[in-house]
Amino acid sequence: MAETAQFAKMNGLGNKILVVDMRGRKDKVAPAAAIALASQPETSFDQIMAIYDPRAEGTDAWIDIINCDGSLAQACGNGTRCVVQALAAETGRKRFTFLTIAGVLNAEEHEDGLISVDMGKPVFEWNRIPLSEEFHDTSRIELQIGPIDAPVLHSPSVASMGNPHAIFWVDKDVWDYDLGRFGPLLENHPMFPERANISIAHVRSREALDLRTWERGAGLTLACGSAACATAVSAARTGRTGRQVTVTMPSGGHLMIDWRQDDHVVMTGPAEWEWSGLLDPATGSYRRDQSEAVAR
Ligand SMILES: N[C@@H](CCC[C@H](N)C(=O)O)C(=O)O
Repeated sequence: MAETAQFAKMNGLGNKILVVDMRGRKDKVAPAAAIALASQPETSFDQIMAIYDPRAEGTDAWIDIINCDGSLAQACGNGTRCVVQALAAETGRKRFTFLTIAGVLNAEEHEDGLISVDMGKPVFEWNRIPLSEEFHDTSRIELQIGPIDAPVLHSPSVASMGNPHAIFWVDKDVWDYDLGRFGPLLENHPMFPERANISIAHVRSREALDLRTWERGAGLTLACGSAACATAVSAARTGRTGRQVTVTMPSGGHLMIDWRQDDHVVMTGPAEWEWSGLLDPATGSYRRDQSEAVAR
């Protein structure tokens, strides 16, 4: 194996994450390595969070977010919590500032182990999400799927949390919809020139909603943090909920989302370490640590 990088298999509410430590190195995690890791049951992931040396003063690290299809993403809420947990375990520190292609992320691990990430301000302008058609009101755009006179899903809210999201509001249980079938069609719909993460949301109360997401570049996942943020702000914006909501994920886990008065969206939830190992970032070949307690 060529010079190896430490990595940890983690999850954020079931969202499968590989945190790869690329600090102190000049090379990058190659798309081919990501695809090789994604194709093996033990290392299959939704996102890789590749941590590099900081590129700006006042930040702790640069993070690249890589979907399991090899594409780069601008945001990953669940993965960011996993990075915080890994770095907090390594350093004993509680607060971190990261830079990604979408900008700065501030995050904090609390005494109870839950982790909050300031996911920044949501974007609602059609051309910044981006959409391919002009919409003055992005809280409800014209888009539907299914028979023209009886659409299965229609009129989503759209928003960007750095990455593009469309949220379809449904009255029934979110599990009543074949998201595995409609997700890829909507992800690649001409309305979304950079593709989009597609969610189905059911509002249970002013403070609670259920969410399922078909993730751009990753497919059906057990949780999506940025989708929870985009859905929470869209729910509040359309008067469905208040600005603080608990979002229940397909895994059954919960995220607390607070759309603060300063317009920043703060997501709070857990992160879980599973096991660690060493990998070759060029090819994706890897081996698990024998002593996981030491690796932790
Ligand atoms: N799982 C993530 C979202 C990851 C990125 C997404 N698939 C995209 O391409 O935008 C999360 O927790 O936010």
